[in-house]
Amino acid sequence: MRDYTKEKAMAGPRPVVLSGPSGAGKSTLAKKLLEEYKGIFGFSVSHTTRNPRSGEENGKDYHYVTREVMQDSIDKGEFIESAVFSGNMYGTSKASVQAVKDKNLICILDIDMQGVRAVKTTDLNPIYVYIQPPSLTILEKRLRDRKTESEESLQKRLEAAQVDMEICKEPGIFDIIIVNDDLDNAYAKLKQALIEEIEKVQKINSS
Ligand SMILES: Nc1ncnc2c1ncn2[C@@H]1O[C@H](COP(=O)(O)OP(=O)(O)OP(=O)(O)O)[C@@H](O)[C@H]1O
Ligand SMILES: Nc1nc2c(ncn2[C@@H]2O[C@H](COP(=O)(O)O)[C@@H](O)[C@H]2O)c(=O)[nH]1
Repeated sequence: MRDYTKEKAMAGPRPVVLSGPSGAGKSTLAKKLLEEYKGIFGFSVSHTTRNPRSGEENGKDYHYVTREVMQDSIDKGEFIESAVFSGNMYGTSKASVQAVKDKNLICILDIDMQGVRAVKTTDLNPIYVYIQPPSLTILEKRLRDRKTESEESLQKRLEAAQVDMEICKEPGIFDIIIVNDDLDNAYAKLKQALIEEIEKVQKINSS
């Protein structure tokens, strides 16, 4: 007879998908988890064809690649999912997720809604978290203040945000929706949502 409890334990902790509009605060929250819980969480470093922003590091924030390299890797089946967002390609490689899983860490994926839909067709079985901005007006202000986007990119991101904020209402897509108004509150809610997986890894690490 199959021992499902043992199989579940051997499968390691469940990954976490953070999705939500560009500027909602996904990377800010992911960085807080990675900082507070060293040796518990690991980041799935995505590939992208967009240019690095000031302060971003190749291999840490993203693997920055050309369209040709990215398309070739996708064609070879090296990606779990990929999408075009705001005119650039983004994708989660199998190797990026495996690298985190090999260390028995909770794998954080920061991906857009297309990625969420694609991951749902895989056996990754993550916890799906939607990070919601308090309003589109506040989202726009945060994106403008971040000073990373051209006006064209900003408008594309705001358009995508409007669509996302409708889709996230569909029942069953996300396990939890967290409104990122006050950052400390949002972070506390995120930790609460992930406490079971966090404790699982803490227990393994201390045994
Ligand atoms: N609760 C908050 N209150 C005020 N500012 C915030 C809050 N959370 C995040 N920010 C700021 O909003 C901006 C956008 O946040 P962040 O870059 O984390 O968003 P993101 O969802 O990761 O965006 P993208 O999808 O484009 O990578 C950043 O400048 C960040 O410092
Ligand atoms: N489907 C995927 N979406 C991804 C991936 N990595 C990041 N993203 C999403 O792209 C937008 C824009 O990111 P930015 O860094 O250019 O601001 C954001 O919504 C991310 O969540 C990925 O591998 N797959």
